[in-house]
Amino acid sequence: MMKTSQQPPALQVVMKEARRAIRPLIWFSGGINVLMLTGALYMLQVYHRVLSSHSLETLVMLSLMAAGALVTMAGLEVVRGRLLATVGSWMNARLAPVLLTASVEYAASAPGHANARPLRDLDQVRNFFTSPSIFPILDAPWAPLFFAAIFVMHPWLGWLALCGGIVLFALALLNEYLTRKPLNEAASAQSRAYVQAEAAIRNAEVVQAMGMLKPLLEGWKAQQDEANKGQVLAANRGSVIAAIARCHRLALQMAILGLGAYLVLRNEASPGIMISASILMGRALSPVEQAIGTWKATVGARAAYRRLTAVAGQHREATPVMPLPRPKGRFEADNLVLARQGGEHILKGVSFRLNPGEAMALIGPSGAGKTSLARILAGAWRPSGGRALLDGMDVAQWAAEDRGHYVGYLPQDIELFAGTVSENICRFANINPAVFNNVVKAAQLAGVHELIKGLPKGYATEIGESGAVLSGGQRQRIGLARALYGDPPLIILDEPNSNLDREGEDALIAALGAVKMAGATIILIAHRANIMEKVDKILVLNRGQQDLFGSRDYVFNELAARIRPITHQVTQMPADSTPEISAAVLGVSNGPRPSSKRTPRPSALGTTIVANQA
Ligand SMILES: Nc1ncnc2c1ncn2[C@@H]1O[C@H](COP(=O)(O)OP(=O)(O)OP(=O)(O)O)[C@@H](O)[C@H]1O
Repeated sequence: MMKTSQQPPALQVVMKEARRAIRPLIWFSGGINVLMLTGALYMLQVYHRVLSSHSLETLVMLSLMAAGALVTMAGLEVVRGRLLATVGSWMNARLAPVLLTASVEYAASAPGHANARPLRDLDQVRNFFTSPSIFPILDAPWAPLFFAAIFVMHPWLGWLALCGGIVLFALALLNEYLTRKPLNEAASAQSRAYVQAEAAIRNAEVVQAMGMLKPLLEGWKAQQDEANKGQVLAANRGSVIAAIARCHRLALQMAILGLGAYLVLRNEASPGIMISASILMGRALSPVEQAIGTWKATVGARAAYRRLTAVAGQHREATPVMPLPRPKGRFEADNLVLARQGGEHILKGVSFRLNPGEAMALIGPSGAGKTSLARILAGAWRPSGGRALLDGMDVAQWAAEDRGHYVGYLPQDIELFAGTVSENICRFANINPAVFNNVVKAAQLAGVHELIKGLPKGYATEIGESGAVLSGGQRQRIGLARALYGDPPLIILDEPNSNLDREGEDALIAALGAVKMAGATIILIAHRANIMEKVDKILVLNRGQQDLFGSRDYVFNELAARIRPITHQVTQMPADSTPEISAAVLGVSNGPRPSSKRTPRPSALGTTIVANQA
C-alpha cells in the first residue's frame, strides 16, 4: 500500500475527536451545576415561604423537590464519570496503535531516542481525562451562573463574591507560575531516570560483567534526586498557595455572611439571602480551588501530551490503496544524502543502479556510512535528499506492509524478537500450513533447517527476548532466513557473516547463489572478502562519499592500482596486487575470523586502516 500525506496527523485527528466527545460533557456538567443551585434555592424558599407561612405542606413539598433534584444530580454525576471513563478507554484504543506505530517510526529515524515513554505518556493523559482532575475544567465554564445568582440576590453581595473570585483566580495563576518550572524540570529528570534504568536493565549482561551497576546507579540516583527536588519545591510552593487560597475562601465566606447580616440589619436582604449567597459563592469558587489542588496532575498531563506531540505529532495514518504489484528488483539509488541533526553529512550523494539478479557489495572503512546507507535502502531511514527506487517506486514512500513483502533485511544487530523460531522467520505473520511451508523453505534456503531441527522444540522453540537463548551465529542464520522469507525481490544484508563459522559462511554463500539465480537483487555489506565471490558489483564508500562503483573486477583493479605504490613503499609487497590486498585497504579480510595479528597500514582512501595478516 502506498502512504499519502494528504491526511492530517493522526494524533490531531484523535484529539479533535476526543474534544468533540468531551464537549457534550461540558453541557452535562452544566446540568449538574444548575442542580447544585438546589441547596441555596431550598434555603431561600424555606426562609421566604415556609417560615413566613408556617406551612408544613410547603416544607414537605420543597423538601421532596430538593431531594428529587439532588438524586438527579447524583445520577448525572455517575453518568458523567462513566462517560469520561468511556472516552478514556476509547482514546486508549484509538491512540495506542497510532502511538506505537509513530514511536517505532520515530525510533527508526532517531535511534538512541527509542523508548516506550509515549505509551506511558498516553496512560497519563488518559488517567487525567478519567480522574477528578478534569472536573474543574468541566465546571469552570458554569461559575458565572453562580455569580449571576448572587448578583440577583443583592449587587453588593455579587461584587464581593466576584472580587473574591478574582483574587482566588489570581492565586491560581500564581500557583501555575511558581510550580510550572520545577514540575517540568522534575518530569524531565524523571524521564531521564526511566531511560537510564531501562538501558541498565536491557544491557544487564554488560552491566553485571563489568561492574557498571554502581556508577549507573549513581547517575540514575542523581536524576531521581533532581526529580525529587523539583517535586518537593513545587509541592512546597503549591501547599503555601493552597493554604492562602483556603484561608482566603474562608475569610470570603465569613465576609459574605457579615455583609449579608449587615444588609439584613438594613432591611435590604433576608436571612435566607444571606445564607444562600454564602452557599452559592462556595460553589462558584470551588472549580478554582479544585484547580489549585489538582494542578500537578494537570501540568503532568499537559507535559505528557506535549511529548506525545513531539513523537507522534506528524505521524499520519496511511490511506489504504491498492497493494503495489510485486517489483522485479530493478534498484536505483539516486544521489542519496543523509545529514545528521547538527547538519554534518553522513552520506554525501550516493548513486548506483542494479538489475534484477545482480549482487552488490558495499565496502569501506568503519564509519564510512555503509550501515546508514543500508538502512535507507531498506526504507528504515528516510534520506535527507535523493531517492532509493525499487522498480521506479521510492521505497521511503511505501507502506511498511509492502516493504515487508518485497524487501528482506538483515540488520547488523540482527534484532530477533521474543517468540518462536517460526514466528521470527515469518515476521510474526499468522502461522498456517502455507506460511509454515514458506518458513521451512526460507530456512532451507538459508541453510539453517537442520540447525533449527536440532533445537529443543525445532521451529516451535521459544527464543526469548532478542533471541537470548540462541548463540550469536544461530541468531544470524535465523535472521538470514527471516530476510529470505517470502522470496523478496530485494535483499539487503548488513555484515551477514560477522558471527558465522566456516559452515555458516558456506551456507550463506550457497544461499546468495540460490537467491541470485531466482532473480533477487542483493546488496550486502561485507568486511570479509570470502563472501565476495557471488557479487557482481562493488560500491566503495569512504567518509560518506561514493569512492568507486563498478564491476567487481573493475573496483578491485582500481584499488590495486591505488595500493601498488604504497605497498611498495611501506611493505615491499609484490606490485601485482591481488583483490585481497585491495580488500585489505578497506578493512575487508580474507579469513573466516579476523586475526589478532594486525599490521597498521596507511590507507589509499585517506584513513589509517588495519590489514589482516591471515
Ligand atoms: N543513529 C545515528 N545518529 C547519528 N549518527 C549516526 C547514527 N548512526 C551512525 N551514525 C554516524 O554515521 C556515520 C556512519 O556510520 P555507519 O554505522 O553507517 O558506518 P559503517 O560504515 O556501517 O561502519 P561499520 O563498518 O563500523 O559498521 C558514523 O560517523 C556514525 O557516527
